[in-house]
Amino acid sequence: EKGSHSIVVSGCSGSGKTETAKHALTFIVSLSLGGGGGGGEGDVEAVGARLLAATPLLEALGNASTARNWNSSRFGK
Ligand SMILES: Nc1ncnc2c1ncn2[C@@H]1O[C@H](COP(=O)(O)OP(=O)(O)OP(=O)(O)O)[C@@H](O)[C@H]1O
Repeated sequence: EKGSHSIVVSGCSGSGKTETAKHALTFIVSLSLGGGGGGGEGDVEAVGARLLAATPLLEALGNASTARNWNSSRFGK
């Protein structure tokens, strides 16, 4: 329906929020590829790939190893 939507991923440290967000992003990109709207499929795939590719850089700058999670996000997304 082309309305704005939000997905709230909630849980304690180490519960899998970041990994879930990556799965959700991959799923949304796959939906977009099948949706037939907007730009070409190559454009959607490229945006999805870029968003996922930015993750290691953001994690390098904003993550830390903690007792609950060796790769804990210490910043908001
Ligand atoms: N779907 C999954 N499959 C396999 N392993 C997973 C999955 N989700 C999480 N994990 C494991 O749990 C660890 C912690 O997950 P993640 O970093 O997503 O937690 P988080 O909730 O984002 O934590 P934090 O709040 O500390 O940032 C991952 O490094 C991985 O080892």
